[in-house]
Amino acid sequence: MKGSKFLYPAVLKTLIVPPLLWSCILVFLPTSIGSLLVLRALGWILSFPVVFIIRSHFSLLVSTRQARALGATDIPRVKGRWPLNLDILVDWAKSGSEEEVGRMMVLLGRKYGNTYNTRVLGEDQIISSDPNVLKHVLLDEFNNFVKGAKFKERAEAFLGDGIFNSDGERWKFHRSLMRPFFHPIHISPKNFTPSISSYISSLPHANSYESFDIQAGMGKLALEMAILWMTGEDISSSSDFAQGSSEWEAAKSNLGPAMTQAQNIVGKRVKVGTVWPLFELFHDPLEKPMKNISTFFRPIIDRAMSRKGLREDMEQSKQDTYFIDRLVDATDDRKVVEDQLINVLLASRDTLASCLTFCVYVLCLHPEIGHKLREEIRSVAGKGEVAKDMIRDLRYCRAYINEVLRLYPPVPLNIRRTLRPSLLPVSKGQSPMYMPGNTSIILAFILLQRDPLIWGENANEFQPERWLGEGLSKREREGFMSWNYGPRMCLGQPLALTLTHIFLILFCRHLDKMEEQGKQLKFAFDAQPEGTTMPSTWRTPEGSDGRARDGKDEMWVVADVVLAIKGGLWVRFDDANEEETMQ
Ligand code: HEM
Repeated sequence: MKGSKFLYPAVLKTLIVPPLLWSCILVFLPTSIGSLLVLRALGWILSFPVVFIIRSHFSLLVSTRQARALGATDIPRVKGRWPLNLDILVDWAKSGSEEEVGRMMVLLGRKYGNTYNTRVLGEDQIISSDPNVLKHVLLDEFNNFVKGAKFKERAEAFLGDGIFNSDGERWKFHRSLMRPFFHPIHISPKNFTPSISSYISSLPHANSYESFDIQAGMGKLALEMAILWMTGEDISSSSDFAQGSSEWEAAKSNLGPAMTQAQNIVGKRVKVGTVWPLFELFHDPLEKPMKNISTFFRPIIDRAMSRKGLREDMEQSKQDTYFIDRLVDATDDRKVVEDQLINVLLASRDTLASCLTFCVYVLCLHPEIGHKLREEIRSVAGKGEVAKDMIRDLRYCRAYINEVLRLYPPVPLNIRRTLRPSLLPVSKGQSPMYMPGNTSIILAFILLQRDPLIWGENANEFQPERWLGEGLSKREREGFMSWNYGPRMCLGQPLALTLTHIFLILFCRHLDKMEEQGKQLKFAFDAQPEGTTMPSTWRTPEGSDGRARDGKDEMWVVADVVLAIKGGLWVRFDDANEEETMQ
């Protein structure tokens, strides 16, 4: 049975051992008491919570003793209102939305410091936004903090044995195979301008007042650009090689939703935990989306396999080499090639879409900063084909993108699991904190990157200038982890940055054209789907209570797997002089 590796031991521990223990106790009870049916039944029922609580207290005791033996302290434990911190679980479940979880993290952080243990239902769950702890996890003790076998098992049917889903030697193999191809020499801006230009020209024209959802548009664009970079296929136009295959055309148009569906299923398994296989006893929810994804990639892999021989001719090899070509050079195993393509698509699509969405969001939120950005783009990259040296000279633009990534990191939280116990660093002069083996830690990049102790009192302000001039201090540099940190840092950074620059250049040129016609890009609050407008009480530092960048945001930012705007980012080209009306 799938998922049995962790499910069977868990069932044994929680459902079989307690009644077994109770049966053993019954043997020693006098027969007169032991034969009482009510007592036997009551003991049987109570055996589950009693064994659970004893086990939980015992593990706590062991952990505290080990900490003392190593001269360390326990990680501060959250004291919930209910036994086993059940209230925290209920609050998380009740909130039903990840932005509430984010707020809870802020509030708990204020009370317990920037590293704490929520320990719900007797299971340690560490959360940290301390830069030293994050560096320790992602760099200093890299080999001890892994993605882990549990994650691998839950994501296997989706990600197979890809870079995202592996640790240790297997991960090293994937990383060294892929790294050369992520080098900037393999990124040519002119390959991507047609897709971006075609998106921009599809936007409503100046006098239509039609609202449109930037977030949805960016999702589609990011998917197109990732496929283009990986395989050379332009999925925005009809393909020559699979024309006539309606099955492939259907798989192509459903690729984005199929990826999202597969990601959600894995996300649900992670949330449900060890018992996830019990929810999938009679059906495999991944079957349909995975069939769609495989149908899409099959002819593309066939084509790469067939040109493999041809590329021995050097001319051909220079012209036609894409990421997929490097993969088929390295292996004849189609499954391995497909796994890698899916992994890179997962890594690139939503993150890039999130980054582009928030770049546009800030243009609407802070028009005065937008003007500065457009001024630089006008003077450095005002017209002509976008080229690499143009991008290199856009210093304010790079600072703008960095500041977007600081305040709105596309991956707001990361997670790792210990193989062995670890001593987490704390400030000088204090004892380290003891983290047991086989325990998860959530790395809260979004809190780290908004922390006033690192970024100063204006941490929540959008200020590209902090990246210019002298640049960041060492403390700030170590407090920026949007690309992850250490050996597992994002491989796609050069590509993502190039694409974001190209997008901003072309988009700002379009904004200039619109301005000539008296139009400005503005939030379309009225178009936001029902229930997704940010509550008006969050518009002040007091009312926001740790949310909405202390009341500076105007859209409801949600931190699911990637950072997004609830209901989409709805905007329109409106009269430049009209005041926006808030909902
Ligand atoms: C703004 C956009 C992006 C951001 C903020 C971002 C951020 C990240 C982060 C935080 C990780 C670490 C994930 C983890 O530890 O589980 C990561 C890994 C990765 N990213 Fe990106 N990413 C972006 C775009 C891209 C793109 C466009 C590609 C590929 C074309 C890409 C390829 C990868 C790969 C292959 C990994 C796995 C690295 C490894 O495990 O060794 N990323 N990225």
